[in-house]
Amino acid sequence: MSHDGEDLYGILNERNIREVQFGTNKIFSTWYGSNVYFDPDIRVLGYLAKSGSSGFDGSNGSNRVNNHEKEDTQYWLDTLYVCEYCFKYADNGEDLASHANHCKFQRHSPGKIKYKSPKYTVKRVKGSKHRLFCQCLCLFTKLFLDNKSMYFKVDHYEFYIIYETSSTKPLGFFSKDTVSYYQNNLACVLIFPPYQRRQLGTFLLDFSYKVSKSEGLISGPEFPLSPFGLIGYVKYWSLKICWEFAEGELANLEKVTLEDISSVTGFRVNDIITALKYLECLGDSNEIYLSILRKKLNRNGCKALVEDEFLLLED
Ligand SMILES: CC(=O)SCCNC(=O)CCNC(=O)[C@H](O)C(C)(C)COP(=O)(O)OP(=O)(O)OC[C@H]1O[C@@H](n2cnc3c(N)ncnc32)[C@H](O)[C@@H]1OP(=O)(O)O
Repeated sequence: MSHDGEDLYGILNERNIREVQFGTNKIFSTWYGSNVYFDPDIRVLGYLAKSGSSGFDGSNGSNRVNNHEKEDTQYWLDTLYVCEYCFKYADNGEDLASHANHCKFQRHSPGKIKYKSPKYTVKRVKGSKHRLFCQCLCLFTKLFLDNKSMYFKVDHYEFYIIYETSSTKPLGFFSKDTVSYYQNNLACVLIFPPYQRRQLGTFLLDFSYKVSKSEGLISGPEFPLSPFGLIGYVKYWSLKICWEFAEGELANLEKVTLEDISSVTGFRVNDIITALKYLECLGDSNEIYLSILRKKLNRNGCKALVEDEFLLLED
């Protein structure tokens, strides 16, 4: 790929930021490299800040790794400091601390409430309305996802951000391309590392289908999926299909086709086939093993799902 291409997509083969300090007390490793945070020639943070957009003013480069002195490291920066409310960033803790004192999103998170239960709130943020917030969120996402790269052209994307109700700290999000040719209901999903493995990803996948079903669409994610994305989806599709067969609209039917499952769940037929194969409930000629399927429901898993009474999907 050309140098220009690398600049645009941020793709690097190696991690170039060692760790992230997210807010005041959450420190974790990056998963992938990205050069979009940097001026590509001198590898100094603030490439975007120069174009008037994202970093805090006055980043002083204090913890930049000097590769001339440290030939043995691939890191361009030791620690990236990221605001856990607005995703602006700096290369030193003092700038993050002074920003945190007046970050407007700490007091009031952006967007419109689309779900509010006693436990979780989901807000929809339009890229066209909160461009800087969404661009910074996309930059941050690139550190944990290597197969999707979209940073600056956020205007036709919506971002659904999950919070604990009564908190303004985002826990994760999914994005949605509003002009998707294939009418995908999700472009990219990320649960921030400190909050992973709490079923929040499963919750957001379910939420993405609630949105597309409310629009009358059979839909699904944009491919390719990451390895965690794939296992998350296969488990989620399986859970929902099993629920429909055990307790939902398909519970008492004697003959069910893949299209029936699709119209009840809002899932694409190919995704249903993937799930039924994972569940070992699909024969060679697409025969569905109904009685086995009806016994496979993991009731505990259902606790991760969206509760319809708290949806606020009307615009
Ligand atoms: C279209 C796309 O965007 S594809 C890209 C998907 N996003 C990414 O890869 C970004 C980085 N990854 C993440 O943000 C998260 O891992 C997500 C969003 C994929 C999943 O979010 P989480 O809230 O952690 O997932 P959740 O707790 O709902 O777990 C769902 C299942 O995924 C699997 N899983 C999730 N994380 C892991 C892990 N670290 N190791 C092994 N299995 C995992 C498990 O099977 C899990 O079910 P279980 O807990 O019952 O065993």
